[in-house]
Amino acid sequence: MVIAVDGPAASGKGTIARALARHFDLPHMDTGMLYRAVALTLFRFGGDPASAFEALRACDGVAQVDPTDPDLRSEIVGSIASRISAYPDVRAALLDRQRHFASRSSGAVLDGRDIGTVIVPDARAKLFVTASPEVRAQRRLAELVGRGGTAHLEDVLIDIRARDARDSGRAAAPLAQAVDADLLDTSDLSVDEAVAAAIRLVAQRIGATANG
Ligand SMILES: Nc1ncnc2c1ncn2[C@@H]1O[C@H](COP(=O)(O)OP(=O)(O)OP(=O)(O)O)[C@@H](O)[C@H]1O
Ligand SMILES: Nc1ccn([C@@H]2O[C@H](COP(=O)(O)O)[C@@H](O)[C@H]2O)c(=O)n1
Repeated sequence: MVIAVDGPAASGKGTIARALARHFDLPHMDTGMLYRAVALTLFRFGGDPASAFEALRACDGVAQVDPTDPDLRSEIVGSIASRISAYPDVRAALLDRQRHFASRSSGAVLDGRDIGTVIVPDARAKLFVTASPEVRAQRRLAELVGRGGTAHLEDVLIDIRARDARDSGRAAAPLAQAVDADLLDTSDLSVDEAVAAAIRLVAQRIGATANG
């Protein structure tokens, strides 16, 4: 069974995907980390995010990136990731890794932007997790402050809106709700409420009870 979880930045899709993986005992892949690994590689060799050729070359470095490297979660790397993810060649270079993970006999949970639309269009259950830009900016700010950083809410909101526009507006695999995905707006939900709602929606799709 594959569960696809898509949504915009800081909507809570990763939190939900990890909780679903625990609940249904499935392995989880955060596909944003692949794009972040390309971005970090590019950044470290001084490559130009405006060059599709250099971004494609950076894809060769993904396997060498330590998945626990804190720089992967930095704002600059997230912003470069959102730029280089628009290149069709970069997306193609990362496709097999994601499909291979999704094809595990155990099943899998993947979260990203195009899981339900492109990577696993026949996923058994699909969620499109969203929240208002203002709520997402608040969450991202709290995350940044929690890591010891500083930022202004207005700047974080500008970045969130720019990321939304790039992710939704690109020609290659844009961020979009799959026609057969369930919409989950977490704007007014706590983490526990959002996770419980996600488990209920997936359980309905797969014909199981939400208790397991
Ligand atoms: N329902 C919620 N209520 C309050 N905070 C939440 C909620 N869901 C997630 N968060 C918090 O918001 C932040 C972003 O959540 P998360 O990383 O799950 O989002 P994401 O959509 O996966 O982000 P990204 O696109 O950057 O990978 C985290 O600090 C998380 O703990
Ligand atoms: N399936 C995906 C996942 C991510 N991206 C791009 O990567 C950027 C960083 O992702 P996070 O989820 O870690 O914030 C994101 O802004 C997307 O541009 C993608 O295109 N497809």
